[in-house]
Amino acid sequence: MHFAILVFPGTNCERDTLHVVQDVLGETGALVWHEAIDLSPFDAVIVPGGFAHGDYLRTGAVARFSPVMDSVAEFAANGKLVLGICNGFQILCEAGLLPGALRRNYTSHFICRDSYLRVESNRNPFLHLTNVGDVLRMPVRHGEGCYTVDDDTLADMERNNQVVLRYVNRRGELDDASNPNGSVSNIAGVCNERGNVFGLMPHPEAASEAILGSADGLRIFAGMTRELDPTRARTADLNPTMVL
Ligand SMILES: NC(=O)CC[C@H](N)C(=O)O
Repeated sequence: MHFAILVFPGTNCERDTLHVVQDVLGETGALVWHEAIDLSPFDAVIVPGGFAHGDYLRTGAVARFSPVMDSVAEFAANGKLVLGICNGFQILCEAGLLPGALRRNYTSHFICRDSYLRVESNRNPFLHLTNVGDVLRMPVRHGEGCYTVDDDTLADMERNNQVVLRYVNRRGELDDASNPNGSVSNIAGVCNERGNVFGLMPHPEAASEAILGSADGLRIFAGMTRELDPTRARTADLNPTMVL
């Protein structure tokens, strides 16, 4: 399975993401500059984290106009898998491929810490290797991670299983102290109606190996691989030193 990992001026998580795809998951990937328009060689697209265009105006507000984003929209419209991580999530929201928007954290400070995420829906190609209620640990590091969406859209999203991950405490309980950025309804990750586009603020690529303290993020990447090829990437078959 061949992953495109997009690179905008200011992206900084592309190599970590490529490492997980190639060295941990055993798939292939390529870094794709934002001026590219041909995504036909790829099975899936990852929009990684970083500071595209220096976060000027608003995170992702400039990146959404990059030539590659028309191709990403077409890729998604064809039902192919698109994952947005942190800045990638922001870009996908700005591009209208995911509902809602990311605003400045409620404290106005940049935050960098571990977060606990509860799986709210596994009825999508990204979380189908998890169970509803599972608690995953991954770091957050962002300044504009406060997810916001209007009430009517949120109600539609809830009905349609589009609220995928919520910030919780380590016991899996919802509380305000576990919501690092003030997101509406503790939302950490959402998918589109069809389920083939998924964005989250925490960084699964930074939690995909035991040496990093958590391999929970790998379940998302392995989920994508398994979706496209059921014979691939059984988490149990992955290098045991990589998985907690
Ligand atoms: N780690 C990231 O992708 C950060 C995203 C964005 N630059 C922010 O601060 O919100």
